[in-house]
Amino acid sequence: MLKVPEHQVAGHIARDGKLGPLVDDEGRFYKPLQGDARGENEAKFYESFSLNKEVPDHIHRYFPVYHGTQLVEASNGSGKLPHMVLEDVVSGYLNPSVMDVKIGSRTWYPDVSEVYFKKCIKKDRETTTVSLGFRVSGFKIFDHQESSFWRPDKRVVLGYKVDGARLALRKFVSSNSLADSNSIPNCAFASEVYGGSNGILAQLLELKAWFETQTIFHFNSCSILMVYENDSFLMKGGATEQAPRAQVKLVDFAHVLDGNGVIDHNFLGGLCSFIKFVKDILQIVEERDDIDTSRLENGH
Ligand SMILES: O=P(O)(O)O[C@@H]1[C@@H](OP(=O)(O)O)[C@H](OP(=O)(O)O)[C@H](O)[C@H](OP(=O)(O)O)[C@H]1OP(=O)(O)O
Ligand SMILES: Nc1ncnc2c1ncn2[C@@H]1O[C@H](COP(=O)(O)OP(=O)(O)O)[C@@H](O)[C@H]1O
Repeated sequence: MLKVPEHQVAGHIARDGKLGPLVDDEGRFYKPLQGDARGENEAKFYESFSLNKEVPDHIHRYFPVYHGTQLVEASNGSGKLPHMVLEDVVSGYLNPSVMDVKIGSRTWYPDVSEVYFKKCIKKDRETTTVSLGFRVSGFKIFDHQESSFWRPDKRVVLGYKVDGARLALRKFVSSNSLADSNSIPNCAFASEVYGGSNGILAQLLELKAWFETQTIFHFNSCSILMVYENDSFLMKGGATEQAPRAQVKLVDFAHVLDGNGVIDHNFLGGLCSFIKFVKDILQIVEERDDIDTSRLENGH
């Protein structure tokens, strides 16, 4: 039985009779092929990417596994439609905190229609796409105190300026201050989620190293999805070791083009900018922890 994904944070959502993705109980995510060229383009990308031997295995793991296309009953009641069958990136988590960050300082690309170009450039200027080279598209955080998810409104998220994006990245790894806009995020999970040899930063750096040389694809309007489970960081002992780790996946390939031997400087530049934001948070947390440790050592 297919159902509407519980943890989707951006994009087209299957509600109010609209077409959107569905999930099953076996860890698969069914993304409908949009009626125009986008759906076909994305399915073509997955086909060619999954068979591409030039892409190293350690990079393949940053993309959802592709299981082909399948005709399934669409979410909008219009009968059976082709869907891409993908790995459901969040299926291994109980209460995942999820963030979608669209990478690049532009979402349009050469040869798009005037209408599409205008729509993209308007959104790019209104959000942090132009100023930062990325924009937060949506996120949700599991709130321990309330035992429920906190999720900002889409319009609020798309209205973030530089400080808003920075704050969102801090909130994403905090155990306090979710609904309260006045309190300062404590970044309680920053070291575990963003830091460490398997953390988000290490994964982003691995991706960056590939983007510094790859000229096969241009990832226009593509997103980085970050997922982690904060329950596990609060539970000490054995449970932590088995907990699913923080992970980065790339999603949304509706606008991927051939790289034609040219570096994807739009994606690479945005990724570098995003990495700097994550690094800055880790640095602040490290400095704070150092001060706390020296205070303890000095008996304060
Ligand atoms: O419909 P909208 O205005 O919500 O725009 C969608 C975007 O949502 P946004 O408002 O930027 O968060 C949406 O962005 P996110 O996935 O939410 O980051 C996509 O850009 C989507 O286009 P496509 O499926 O990638 O071709 C966009 O869909 P189209 O309008 O291009 O169909
Ligand atoms: N493979 C996946 N597994 C789990 N969630 C996914 C997957 N792909 C996309 N999502 C969720 O759906 C949202 C929108 O995906 P996206 O591919 O950008 O759709 P759209 O083309 O409608 O913008 C993402 O922000 C994420 O929350």
